[in-house]
Amino acid sequence: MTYSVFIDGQEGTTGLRIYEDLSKHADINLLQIDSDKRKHTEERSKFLNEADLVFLCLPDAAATEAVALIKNEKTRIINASTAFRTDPDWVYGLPELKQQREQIRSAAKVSVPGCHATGLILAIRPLIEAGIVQQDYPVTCYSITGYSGAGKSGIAEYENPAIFAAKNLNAPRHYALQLNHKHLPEMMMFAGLQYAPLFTPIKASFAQGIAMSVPLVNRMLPKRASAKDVHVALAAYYEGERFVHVMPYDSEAYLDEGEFLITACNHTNRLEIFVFGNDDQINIIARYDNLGKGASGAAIQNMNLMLGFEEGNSLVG
Ligand SMILES: NC(=O)C1=CN([C@@H]2O[C@H](COP(=O)(O)OP(=O)(O)OC[C@H]3O[C@@H](n4cnc5c(N)ncnc54)[C@H](OP(=O)(O)O)[C@@H]3O)[C@@H](O)[C@H]2O)C=CC1
Ligand SMILES: CC(=O)N[C@@H](CCC(=O)OP(=O)(O)O)C(=O)O
Repeated sequence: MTYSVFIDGQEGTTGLRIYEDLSKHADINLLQIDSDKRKHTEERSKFLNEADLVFLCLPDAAATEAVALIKNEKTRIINASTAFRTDPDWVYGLPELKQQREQIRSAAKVSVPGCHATGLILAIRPLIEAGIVQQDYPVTCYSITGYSGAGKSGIAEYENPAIFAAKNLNAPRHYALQLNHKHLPEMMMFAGLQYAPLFTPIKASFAQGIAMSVPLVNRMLPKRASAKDVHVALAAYYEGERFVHVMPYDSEAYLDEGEFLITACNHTNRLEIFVFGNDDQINIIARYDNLGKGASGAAIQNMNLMLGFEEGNSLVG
């Protein structure tokens, strides 16, 4: 069976990667909008309603508009933007969470998780389900991310030598310091947390790759679980998963001369979870590609589930 697929926002950062992957797919007929008409509402509407499945790789406002333009029951939607991620009419596209995969298979509307939210939720949700972390635990986390997460305009700044020099973009930069990052609502909802995590991302001068660190303190946990207990619980939760891998406990072997290489999962849909620790402290780190499992790879994984294809994709690396 061949499916017609339209990517609204095909010339953007996430859209382009989805396009590259799907153009090799024998069972996908990619519908092509003329580049100069890609923002024409009427033209987009035609493609949005013709397709069996659409990817919305757009800013929130344009994604909301696209959803409103779809007037038929046939077109299924995968939305990469932040809009609708916590909307109860939409399915959250993180198949590795229990029960989520089945919901995605039959969903009409799926939201692709935010890149930072993906790492935090995958690190914490299994621990809450296992009673290792309490729902009101004061979670703090930070991620170090490549600049491509900021989309075309952000990339253009980092890749323009004059702007790069003028803005000192060689130095990493904290952002969302008002503690209001747009992923907090989905982090709370899908990790199962009562309070928003204290989250400050850091953007650095490499293109892609992300590492989300989530520290926990053993004496603050209800059962005083150790780092090893945390590792066992995470490994059990993700056993058999194709893309989420819990790496051996406290393994020096995965470090690069004792240091952590954020970009090691780039150009794949792979997400690796590490647990480091001592008697009192636990550090969970999720490492992945913000454009892979953090965006385009995750979007294609969801499409594969929705259309009944094999779950993997060429971003598997
Ligand atoms: N980059 C990332 O790591 C991630 C991004 N996302 C989310 O995915 C969405 C897309 O992000 P990203 O690809 O980075 O963004 P980009 O800015 O790189 O791309 C957005 C694309 O949408 C196009 N566009 C803007 N407005 C309209 C409109 N009204 N009609 C049609 N096309 C329009 C832009 O056109 P033009 O080419 O003219 O600029 C551009 O090609 C965003 O909501 C983002 O938050 C999600 C996860 C990760
Ligand atoms: C470096 C950078 O700016 N990253 C973006 C996240 C990209 C992403 O995944 O967010 P959405 O899917 O919600 O757009 C940010 O932190 O806002």
